[in-house]
Amino acid sequence: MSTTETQTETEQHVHYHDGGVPGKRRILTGKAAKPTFNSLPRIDMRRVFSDDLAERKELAAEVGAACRDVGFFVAVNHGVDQEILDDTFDAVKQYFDLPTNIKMESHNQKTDKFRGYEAFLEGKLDPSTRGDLKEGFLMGEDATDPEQNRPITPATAKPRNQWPTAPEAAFFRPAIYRYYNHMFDYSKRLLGIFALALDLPEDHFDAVTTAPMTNVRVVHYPPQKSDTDVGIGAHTDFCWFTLVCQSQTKDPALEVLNANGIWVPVHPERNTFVVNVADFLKLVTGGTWQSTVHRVRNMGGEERYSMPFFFSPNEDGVVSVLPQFRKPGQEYEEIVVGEYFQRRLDVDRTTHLEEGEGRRVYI
Ligand SMILES: O=C(O)CCC(=O)C(=O)O
Ligand SMILES: [Fe+2]
Repeated sequence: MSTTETQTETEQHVHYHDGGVPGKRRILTGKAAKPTFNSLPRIDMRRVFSDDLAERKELAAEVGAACRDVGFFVAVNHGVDQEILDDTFDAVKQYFDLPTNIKMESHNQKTDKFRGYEAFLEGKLDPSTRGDLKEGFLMGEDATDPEQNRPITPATAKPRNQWPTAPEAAFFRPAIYRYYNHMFDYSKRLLGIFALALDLPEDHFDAVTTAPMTNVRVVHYPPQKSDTDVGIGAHTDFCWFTLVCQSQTKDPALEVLNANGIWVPVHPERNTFVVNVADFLKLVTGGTWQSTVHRVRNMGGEERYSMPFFFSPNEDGVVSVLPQFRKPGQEYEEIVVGEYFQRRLDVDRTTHLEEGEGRRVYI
């Protein structure tokens, strides 16, 4: 191989947003390629429910290896009833089929937590595109929603979620809450497995997750006509970890970036979740666990739906690099979870919204 060829290979880059900051990675092929993943590990989650600590530790070892080497894994036999997932997907499709004016009543730009409906092309994670070819709806922790069964503290707490009020949309809120509450409980179990994977007591993260920040975002990706479009631009997630349920399209649309700058497709598989490490878990492990860049391109000609569940510690929780990942003599910042989250949310609001039309501009 000539020098010129080698230079051409290493000069190509893929671009993405990591921690809200634009980044790029060299595409490495041939001799320059590093050992990395070319598919996602599949992990049998039945042991989450085992009464035997040794079995939960065995599962944790597999989870820990996946978090370190890939940052993603496919959770099979996860134990959440498929009927609940199917029913939620049905409700999500029905919601996105509603007239735009009903969806826009709860437009996310009306709230500072970005909750509610996000219209097509309003998200723009990749500045080289015309925007994300998706519409979505975001809800999350909100003490004033009785479905969450939380004490309203302080008593003056303001609502965070927005729900459509039109009678045609009445089915949506209970359907999303059914899903949210199952995913919430499941995430709490998973948190114990993550703790074991880090050689910590299983309840290590319990104190900092008594009222966790949590979100469900349901998303509709129409089929892309152009290869230059993107469903969601390349990014990392800014929570602790994410669980994604995706609809059963023939072709994969979710893609995960490996160390060689190659996009690895994630084939939809019924009855599984895609689990990924996000920025907080990367942070507390001093970068030992990877918050891996991913994106969605829906090129297969079918409508696609997904339902990520994002889990983070308490809003007023303080986190830092865990002792076993600290290097002697180095200082480590303590991070207030809610402040970091809001900063990242503000970056996420950086859209192409234009001044005028009564809309605010976020830069
Ligand atoms: O739709 C998907 O499969 C993933 C969506 C995603 O990455 C996100 O919402 O952060
Ligand atoms: Fe994501």
